[in-house]
Amino acid sequence: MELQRTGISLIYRLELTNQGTTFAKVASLVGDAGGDIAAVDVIRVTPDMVVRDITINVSSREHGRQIADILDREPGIHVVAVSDRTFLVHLGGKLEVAPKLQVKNREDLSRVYTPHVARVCEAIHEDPSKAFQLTIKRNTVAVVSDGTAVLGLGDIGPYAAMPVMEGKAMLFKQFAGVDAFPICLDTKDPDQIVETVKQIAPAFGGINLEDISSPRCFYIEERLREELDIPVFHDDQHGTAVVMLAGLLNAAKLVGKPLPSLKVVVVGIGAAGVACTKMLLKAGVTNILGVTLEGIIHRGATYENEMWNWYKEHTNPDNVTGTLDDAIVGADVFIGVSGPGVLTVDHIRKMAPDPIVFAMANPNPEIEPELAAPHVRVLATGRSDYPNQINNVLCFPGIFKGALAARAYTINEDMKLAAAEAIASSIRDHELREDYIIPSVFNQSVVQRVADAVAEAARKSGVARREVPPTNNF
Ligand SMILES: NC(=O)C1=CN([C@@H]2O[C@H](COP(=O)(O)OP(=O)(O)OC[C@H]3O[C@@H](n4cnc5c(N)ncnc54)[C@H](O)[C@@H]3O)[C@@H](O)[C@H]2O)C=CC1
Ligand SMILES: CC(=O)C(=O)O
Ligand SMILES: [Mg+2]
Repeated sequence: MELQRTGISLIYRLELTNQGTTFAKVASLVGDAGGDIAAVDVIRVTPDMVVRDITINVSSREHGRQIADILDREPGIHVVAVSDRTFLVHLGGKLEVAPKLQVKNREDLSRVYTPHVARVCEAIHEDPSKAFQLTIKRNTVAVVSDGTAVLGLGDIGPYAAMPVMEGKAMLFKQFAGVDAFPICLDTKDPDQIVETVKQIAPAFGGINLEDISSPRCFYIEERLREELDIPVFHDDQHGTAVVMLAGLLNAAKLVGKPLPSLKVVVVGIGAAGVACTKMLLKAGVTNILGVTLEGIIHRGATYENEMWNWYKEHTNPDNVTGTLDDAIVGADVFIGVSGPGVLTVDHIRKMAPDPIVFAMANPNPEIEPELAAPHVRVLATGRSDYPNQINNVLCFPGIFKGALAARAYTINEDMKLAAAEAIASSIRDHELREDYIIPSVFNQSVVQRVADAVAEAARKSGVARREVPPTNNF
């Protein structure tokens, strides 16, 4: 596979004195230092100085600093400031709450607010299910995290988790029209998290749990699923598993190997790894080996992590022991939901012909894509800057859109399988290629296809509280 990657984009504000310091000089210094100039803007011109903003793509923050030093050392150039375009888009947060109608006069005021709002309140008091018709509950999801497993960054806490949760909320709205609100809780106590989510649930039609570390996440989700009558969905488990299965359905088709014939190695048996494994089992894969920091999960061991005791009973049919070095021999598929640097080229060389590698750790995959690409048949990562992005963003907007439309009280296995099949079948057989096994998140038909399939699966499996006519999106 061939790869192209976008780097970090920095804006350098430069003061260039008008004594022979030309833009050509800047361009040549940047080019010699390996930077790639993407845009140039003139900010101000005075008799003895020009202020310009130069946007430069660099390979790392260190590379960006080196370029700043090189420019600043040059007589006639002064680097006033360097700003990271990514930080600029986060300034002041990424969301706002906007009203759906304007209050233009007293009459409007008395309808949206007191006194007339009281009649609406009473109607809901008489029949609480009317909250779905008469409040934001109908179309609003809480994105709830405690900041304990944020991407692959680990336990960075609720404040640092906010940019990711705001991002998820943006994606809900942009891709599915679902309103979502980021809620980062300042507690790690699973029971407190459960109680808090239950207490805020009246405002929401669904709960998307995000980046809560395992095995706590299993308990929290299970209790909330039992105790709430709205869908509770731990995205890192099920969203990831749905998209992984969609990608694998297509990758397996491409290499001509039926799912039940595959040997699959899953590394990182946390939230995502457990859910991916359960989804693979459901899809008919039987030869699955799970690898943790302690090695391959096998029946000879007893684990403190109760989920791993479940895992050992349902995977590893030949009871293989050892490490990834042992597990990977003859594997058809590698699924990484662990961290960077786990997989090497030597590992890939030990895999069966036409290796499929899904290195899904974020922000840095289990192997550098440039290293893996020459040695694999199909490569996917969780990132937006390479082909084949296997990321739960392809799932959670559509799955909640469908569940909310059907007013489903849960998201069950049938709905998840329907979502995976809807994503996979967005790519027709003649379109399948090594670098196109999964549709782009910008493919506008995918979300609606997923939503329709999920609503229909909810209806068929008896968890819908409302009929949804399917949309024709072909
Ligand atoms: N592409 C996607 O859509 C998604 C990717 N992920 C990524 O997957 C990774 C795990 O996420 P979660 O399951 O939510 O976290 P988690 O904290 O629930 O589980 C991670 C597990 O991986 C294990 N691990 C870490 N390094 C390992 C190694 N070298 N070998 C074996 N096991 C190792 C940890 O001990 C832990 O059990 C993160 O990097 C996350 O960004 C998670 C969800 C979605
Ligand atoms: C994509 C995502 O949810 C994660 O990496 O945690
Ligand atoms: Mg996540």
